[in-house]
Amino acid sequence: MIPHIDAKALSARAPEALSATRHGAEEVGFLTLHNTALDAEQVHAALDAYRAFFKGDAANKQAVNMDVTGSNRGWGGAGSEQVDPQANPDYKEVFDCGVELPADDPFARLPVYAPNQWPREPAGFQTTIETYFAQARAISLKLLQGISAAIGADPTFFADKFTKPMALLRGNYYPERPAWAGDRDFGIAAHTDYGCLTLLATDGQPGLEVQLRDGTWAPVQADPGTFIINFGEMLEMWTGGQVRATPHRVIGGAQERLSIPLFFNPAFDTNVAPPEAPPIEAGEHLSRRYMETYSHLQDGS
Ligand SMILES: O=C(O)CCC(=O)C(=O)O
Ligand SMILES: [Fe+2]
Repeated sequence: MIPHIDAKALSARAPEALSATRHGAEEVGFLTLHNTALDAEQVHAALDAYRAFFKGDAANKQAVNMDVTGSNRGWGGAGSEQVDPQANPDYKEVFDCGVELPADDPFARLPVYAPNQWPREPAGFQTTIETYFAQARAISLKLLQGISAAIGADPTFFADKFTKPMALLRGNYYPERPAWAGDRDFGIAAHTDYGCLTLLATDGQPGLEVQLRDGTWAPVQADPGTFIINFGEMLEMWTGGQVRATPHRVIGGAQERLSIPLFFNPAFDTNVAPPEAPPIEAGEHLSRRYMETYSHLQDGS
């Protein structure tokens, strides 16, 4: 049901990989991907670093709390994000980092390129996460080019749109579902991602559910080394609806769970409007969605 893609076969434009990718992008809005440049060991290293941070000292997390900044870099505690206005704020914790630009870049002061906040502990956290982030961005760009080829678009189209990507790497920590949690409480409530493509690694624990076209929810699970791919609102707009942004959620259960999404988004000034439509700036869309969902960026909060 959710197509499983061999990344190297897609890069080689193998016909089966192209048709499975097309089905995943146009019909399901989800894929799984293996045989990438990031192996299981590298994913485990990133998971271990995030786990040590989330389960470590509270003051170490508090020192990089994003809620005293005007951006989304650093730690967000439980309740720091509400992705579905019909649900309560999510009970997950997050750690976000992004792409920084040189100080003299005209976009450098925009909040979507804000400086990262790195914690003091665990040792080596910044290096481990930055290494993973760089590789995950390279995989995502290659994949996006493969998707263009799969859906019959120009595979070179994306190349120059991602030189200053508003990419965001997140560690999600879902503790055991709290005893007080009710119908409106989720690890992460139902949402579509805001950007182009999400490259998601998980610790292998189930929990993610994808909404199928008939409205039912289907579980998706992937062990470290296999990635779950989904598409966001920008790519749906950009392709005039050809690629689907599919809702997904995590209710959570008795086991704690970690996941690492890379939200891969183009440069701030990229026009992501559908063909023939008035321009929509990628950065405007992303900033609006951040302001709608991060508690500390909401008006009046
Ligand atoms: O943890 C997961 O499996 C999904 C996380 C997610 O959807 C998100 O962070 O946008
Ligand atoms: Fe998501």
